[in-house]
Amino acid sequence: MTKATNITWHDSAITKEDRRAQNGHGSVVLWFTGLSGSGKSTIANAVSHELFRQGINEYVLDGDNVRHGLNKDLGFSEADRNENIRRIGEVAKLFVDSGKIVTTAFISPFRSDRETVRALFEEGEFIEVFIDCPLEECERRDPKKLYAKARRGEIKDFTGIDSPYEAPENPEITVRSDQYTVEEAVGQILTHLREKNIL
Ligand SMILES: Nc1ncnc2c1ncn2[C@@H]1O[C@H](COP(=O)(O)OS(=O)(=O)O)[C@@H](OP(=O)(O)O)[C@H]1O
Ligand SMILES: Nc1ncnc2c1ncn2[C@@H]1O[C@H](COP(=O)(O)OP(=O)(O)O)[C@@H](O)[C@H]1O
Repeated sequence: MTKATNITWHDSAITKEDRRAQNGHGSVVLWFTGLSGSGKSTIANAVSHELFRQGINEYVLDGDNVRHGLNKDLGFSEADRNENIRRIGEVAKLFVDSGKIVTTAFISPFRSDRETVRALFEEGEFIEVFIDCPLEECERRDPKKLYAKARRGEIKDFTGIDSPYEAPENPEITVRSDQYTVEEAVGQILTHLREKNIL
C-alpha cells in the first residue's frame, strides 16, 4: 500500500465553544467589586473551592497573583487603578476564551473602568458581583489593619476614606456580606450560575 504523501493538516483554531463543550460547562468572569474588607477574597476563594470540588475548570485572580507580579509596577493613584483594572480585564478575557470560570477579586472602585471591562465580553459572560458591606463594618473587621493606618494618615488615597468607591448600579449579583454567611454567599453565586445554564 502506498502511503499518502503531500497531506496537509488543516489546523483549524480551537474555539471557546469547543473548550466549553469539552469542559461540560460555560466560561464566564465573576467580577467581584467592593470595599477593602468587604469579603471579596474570602468569598472568591470559597466559590473557587466549591467549583473545584464539583470538577469545574476555574481560577481566581486576586491581589496575591496580580499586584505582586503582572501589576507590581502599579500603585493606588486613579491612573494606576485604571491600568490595574484594564490589565486584569484583558487577562480575565483570556481565561474566558480558555473555557474557564474566572473570579476576580479587586476593589475596582470606578464604574467606568468596570463598564470598559464589561464591554470586552460577549453578552452574559461578564457577571458583576457586588460584595456589599457598609464601610463601618469593613472598618470594624479591618483584617489587614489598613483602615486604622488610613485614619492615622499613614496610607494616602485609601478607598472609602480619601479615595472614592462607586457602587455598581445594576450588578448581576449583590451579596450582603454583613447579613449573610460565606456559605450563603457561595450558594447565592452558584444558584445564579445554574440559573444561567453556566453550570
Ligand atoms: N490606598 C489603598 N486603597 C485601597 N487598597 C489598598 C490601598 N493600599 C493598599 N491597599 C491594599 O490593596 C488592595 C486593593 O488592591 P486592588 O488591586 O484590589 O485595588 S484597585 O482595584 O486597583 O482599586 C486592598 O486589598 P483588599 O483589602 O483585598 O481589597 C488593600 O489590602
Ligand atoms: N459573610 C462574610 N463574607 C465574607 N467575609 C466575612 C464575612 N463575615 C466576616 N468576614 C470576614 O471579613 C474579612 C474580609 O476580608 P477579605 O476577604 O480579605 O476582604 P477583601 O478581599 O474584600 O478585602 C475576613 O476576615 C472574613 O473572615
